Amino acid sequence: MAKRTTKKKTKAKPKTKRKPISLKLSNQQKLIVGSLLIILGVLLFISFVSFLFTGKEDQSILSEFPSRQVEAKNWANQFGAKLSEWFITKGFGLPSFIFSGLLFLSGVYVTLNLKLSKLRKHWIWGTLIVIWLSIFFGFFTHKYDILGGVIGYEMNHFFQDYIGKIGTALLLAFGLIVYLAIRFKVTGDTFVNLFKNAKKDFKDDFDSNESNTAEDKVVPIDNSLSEEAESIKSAFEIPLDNIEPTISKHSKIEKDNPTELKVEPPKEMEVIIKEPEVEMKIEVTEEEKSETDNLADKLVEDFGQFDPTLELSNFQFPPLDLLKKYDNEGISIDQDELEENKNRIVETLNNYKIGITSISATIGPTVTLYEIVPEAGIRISKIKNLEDDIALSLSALGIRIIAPIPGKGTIGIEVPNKNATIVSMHSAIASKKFQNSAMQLPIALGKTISNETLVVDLAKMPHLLMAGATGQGKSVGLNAVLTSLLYKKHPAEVKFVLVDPKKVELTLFNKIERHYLAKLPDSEDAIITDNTKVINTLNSLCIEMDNRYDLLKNAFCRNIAEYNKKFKERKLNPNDGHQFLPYIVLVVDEFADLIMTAGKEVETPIARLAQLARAIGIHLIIATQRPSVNVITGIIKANFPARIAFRVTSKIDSRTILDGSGADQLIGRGDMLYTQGNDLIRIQCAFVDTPEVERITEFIGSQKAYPDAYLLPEYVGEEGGTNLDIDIADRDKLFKEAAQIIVTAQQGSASLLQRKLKLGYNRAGRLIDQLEAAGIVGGFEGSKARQVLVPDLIALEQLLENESQ
Ligand SMILES: Nc1ncnc2c1ncn2[C@@H]1O[C@H](COP(=O)(O)OP(=O)(O)OP(=O)(O)O)[C@@H](O)[C@H]1O
Repeated sequence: MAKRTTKKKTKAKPKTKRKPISLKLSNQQKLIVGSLLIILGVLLFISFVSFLFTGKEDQSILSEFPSRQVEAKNWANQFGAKLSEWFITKGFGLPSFIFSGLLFLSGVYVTLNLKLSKLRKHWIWGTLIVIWLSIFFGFFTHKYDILGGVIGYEMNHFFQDYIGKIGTALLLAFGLIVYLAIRFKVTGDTFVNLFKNAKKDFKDDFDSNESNTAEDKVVPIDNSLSEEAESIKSAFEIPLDNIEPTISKHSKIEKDNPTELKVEPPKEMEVIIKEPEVEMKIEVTEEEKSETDNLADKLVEDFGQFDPTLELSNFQFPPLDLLKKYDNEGISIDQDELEENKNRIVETLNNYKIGITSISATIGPTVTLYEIVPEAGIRISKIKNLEDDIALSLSALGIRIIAPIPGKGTIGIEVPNKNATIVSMHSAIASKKFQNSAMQLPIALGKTISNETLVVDLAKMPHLLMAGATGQGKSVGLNAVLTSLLYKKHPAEVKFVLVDPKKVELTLFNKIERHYLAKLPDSEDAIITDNTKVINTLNSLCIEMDNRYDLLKNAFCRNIAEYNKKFKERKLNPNDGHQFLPYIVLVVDEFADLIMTAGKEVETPIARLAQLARAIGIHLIIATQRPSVNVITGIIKANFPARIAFRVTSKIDSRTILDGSGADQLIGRGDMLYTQGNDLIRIQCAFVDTPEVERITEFIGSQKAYPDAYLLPEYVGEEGGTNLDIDIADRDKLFKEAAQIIVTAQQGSASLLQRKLKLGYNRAGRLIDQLEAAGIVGGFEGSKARQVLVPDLIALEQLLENESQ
């Protein structure tokens, strides 16, 4: 057992990811390669320049290369003479100078770490220019010479043989046009404007010349407005003679029909303001990008965006046919049933002197909603009070009256259908709403009363509380939530922490441990069934939360979505600990059990996570059978605005979950009420059976997985140990209270303390150790309770007093 001393939190080491082999150069290597290129460029340039003067002299000795006895006149000796011969004489002629420039430029680009894609462009265009110039020069020469080189001369001949001299000249002109159009975006308009400007300049020059020569000429002031100004002026002028008939027309309408107020602005009064056509130039200056942004852009350009799914790039999402289709899925309308229910509702209300003006029905999968509009003057509370009477007259369970339906102004009466239909998970997952949803964590909950699939975003909830009596559909609901996420999210994007004190409900998910589950580093099973481990896991999640907040803070992001986006755009350096963060969904199947055994030790981290974890992508789903106030405490309720209530047995339970009644009137088998803080929506939960879940987990489990489950940070908790705390100052605050309980009961057991003081196992164990050190209880005796060494409370009081002296 780990040594119990001081509380110690260990931060998770950022996981080291294996780096892909890269051909990228380090900065030092770049400097070396870059400077070599620059030197080569300079050397080539010197050789070429020198060749212009010494080329002829070196001609005779070219054949003797490479001999050490021979000395060339070229400033770069044999090397320069030979290279110049290749490039200029036998190559492209004088345009070859461009190559020396390109080499030099390449060196600069590599050394300064500039965008290589731009350099590539320079090389392509540079080479094209060299070829064009070489042919161009070749056009004018009639022998091999250094103007166009052998290539220029030969290519000219080649073209002239086929298309003649004129054809070659036109081809060169065409090449030039293509270059100008692509490189400098020159268009036909450019030439027209060029021509116009030239004409205007010429005219201006001519006019100013004229006015300068006639200095004494008086310039007349032009009183007449320009054409444009005239049109604006006339637009503002309202023709007065048009207004009178309009007014009289309106007064006539008022006389004829005083209630009808139809205001229509007279057409004649429309004022059209014409904006003078002024050409506005808006200069858009590009915002200076930071250095990291530039680097990120470059990385994205070179390698594309970071893909978190790359490690399991062949992962296949489970196909739809793993889910079962049901025969009785479609809604069948039983006209007789509808008519019968309608008549009974109208009759019952009539018996209580409640008249209605209209009634309509919406048939859902489990219940039908009858919407009634009562006659004027009828009190809504009167109808609400008749809930039981209507249920009696319809002889049906699960009638719920919604008075009034929010936003509709009608009163709703929900009556269960005689034959409920199953909403299959298949239909929910296959629905367009789910398939096309762009939510972060989409969940297909089931179908509403109007038969629409309800898809909600867990990331927006941001936590979910699920309650309902046993056998009403909680486990199915949890499976529906998990299945939805499995159908939509890649293993790299979401991880589950599953807590299953019942030990049977979530075991199927073991198969996807290395794909989707998260666990503590030292634990064997990813699914947590042991309550002591839950405490460690929750605390570990709190550490993960703190770590994530640090990462977000350093990345200047407000939430996980922003952070992951930045990471994908390679704006965050993995060497600084940054990594792609998957969403973490914590599912606790039986929360009541946990609170009963571990009390505050569970409630505190849960409340902390619920309050703070939404922004960093940790979401909680908590299910409980016992929705009593000591399980769903105020602090938990306050942080779980999204709630699902399956059928419960009492109004009080319903109130605990939903802050109102309703859950007690449900009919079970997946019939549920969902709220995200405001309205209650009645939903038939999508049904997913155990064999379906098994098929899905098997399908995923059989695919290539990560080497291990997602590891949560290590948490060294307050383990119960064997070392005794001798120091009185280090004693637990509840020490005295615990001693009194033990002495009163004369039973030295940790579980007694757990029950009486509502403590977790660890703390109770530690208290027992302290009691042992103080001589109040005896030593550890295996499965038997420890012996209590103090006979009564008076003796205890004395013992404690003596101790403190
Ligand atoms: N959405 C649903 N549609 C149809 N039938 C359902 C639905 N949900 C549950 N049922 C039926 O109710 C039974 C009990 O459901 P479930 O096991 O989910 O209950 P539970 O609330 O988890 O119970 P417990 O708390 O005892 O585990 C299921 O076996 C199934 O027959």
